Amino acid sequence: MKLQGTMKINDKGHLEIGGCDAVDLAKRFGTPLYVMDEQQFRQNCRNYYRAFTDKYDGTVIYAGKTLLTMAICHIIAEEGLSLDVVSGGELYTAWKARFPMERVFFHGNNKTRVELKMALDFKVGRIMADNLYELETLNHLAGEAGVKPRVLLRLTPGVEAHTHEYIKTGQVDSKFGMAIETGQAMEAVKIALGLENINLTGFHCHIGSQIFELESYAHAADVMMSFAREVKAETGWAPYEMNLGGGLGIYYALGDEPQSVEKYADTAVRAVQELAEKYHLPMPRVMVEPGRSISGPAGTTLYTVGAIKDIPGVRKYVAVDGGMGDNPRPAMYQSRYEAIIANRAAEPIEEKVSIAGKCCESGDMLIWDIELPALQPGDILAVSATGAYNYSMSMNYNRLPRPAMVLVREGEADVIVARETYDDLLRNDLVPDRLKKKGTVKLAEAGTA
Ligand SMILES: Cc1ncc(COP(=O)(O)O)c(C=O)c1O
Ligand SMILES: N[C@@H](CCCC[NH3+])C(=O)O
Repeated sequence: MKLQGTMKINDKGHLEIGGCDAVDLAKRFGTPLYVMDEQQFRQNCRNYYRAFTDKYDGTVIYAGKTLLTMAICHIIAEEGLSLDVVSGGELYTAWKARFPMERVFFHGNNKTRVELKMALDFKVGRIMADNLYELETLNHLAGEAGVKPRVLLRLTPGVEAHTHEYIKTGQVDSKFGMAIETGQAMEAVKIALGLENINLTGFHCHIGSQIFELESYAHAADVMMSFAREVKAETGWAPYEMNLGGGLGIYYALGDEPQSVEKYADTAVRAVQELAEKYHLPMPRVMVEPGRSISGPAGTTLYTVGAIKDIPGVRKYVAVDGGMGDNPRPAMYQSRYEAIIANRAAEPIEEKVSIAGKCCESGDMLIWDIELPALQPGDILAVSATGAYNYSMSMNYNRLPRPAMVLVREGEADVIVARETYDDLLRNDLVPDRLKKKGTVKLAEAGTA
């Protein structure tokens, strides 16, 4: 496993993250456990701030869908980044954490009226209108509230990024945004410019996620700026904000070759600069919405090894105490991960095994065919690069409680998400009185069921 951020192997041969021994963390907080490396998370934020804001006066908007908790909101706020939220729940989290609302960007392809009202009440910085229906609804709600929100139009540039089918978003055949190619984007601009309660500031596009080819961003910039030129010619108005979305890829496993944030910034911003000059447009403020490349590499999940099933000549399954409930990505996208035995991190490789989760699904596999020292029940397995789209996509399938999350830094570990209890799972369950009167419960009460 590639050691990321502050990870190292200590004198005991244990994995250490943020100065904390992973074996101690597992003992103290239990497993499965999400471990967030605060220093690495902050460093990733700073790399973006330096590359886009310091160098080009651009705006960096952290994509909260990758990982959003109250503590994470505090860190994002401190690091000077803005925040992309995509639901009332994410918006509420930011608000409760007292995140500066003028730095919040509200996304979503089907924001409800309640969510839009909430965004207006909280005075979020920008709303990204995804479709014409939303634009009209927002205009109406803003009129009622007597406000004029700043709005970017989410457009689909028709750029296909080389990534998994389900995480592509820039192509015309997508549920997100308004297509440039079909003329709907131009129609939306004209409508937005005519709406009394909408303050149109610019355009947004997002071509996909886990992208390694920076050329895709230059291509998207080209399509968006060419569109801006057409808009200027037809309406006389030009965008002064250009949001190119997120998507920068990270290292999960051998073969992944992430690009640096500096190169990403240089490619994207210079492309916009050159095109602005070429098309005689004012230079818009460039915005980006990175998520995975900030939170992803900073997270590690610790599991305890349990049952081991060896099928001679076929495969050895090693089961851990988590799986698709805390990390649905391998089951959903065939995502690959690397792992290390945290309590025997310096030992040589001995065998090839497959790491299984504990859900009642054959597809609940975390890693196929990984080479490790011989695993034993009780070993602590650390899976790296689980900071993005793991906790945020976790679920209670099979009524498995969600793991805790600890933030580690310089030898200190603080719980930032408490482990769910069995009672938490029952929190929203209700049993109507008419069922309570029936046999099963009576039997259970009598201790015979
Ligand atoms: C609109 C939008 N912005 C930002 C992101 C964040 O992308 P990533 O986590 O790949 O940087 C996504 C997710 O793909 C997205 O849909
Ligand atoms: N959830 C996806 C990425 C989706 C991107 C959201 N627009 C993943 O885990 O890779």
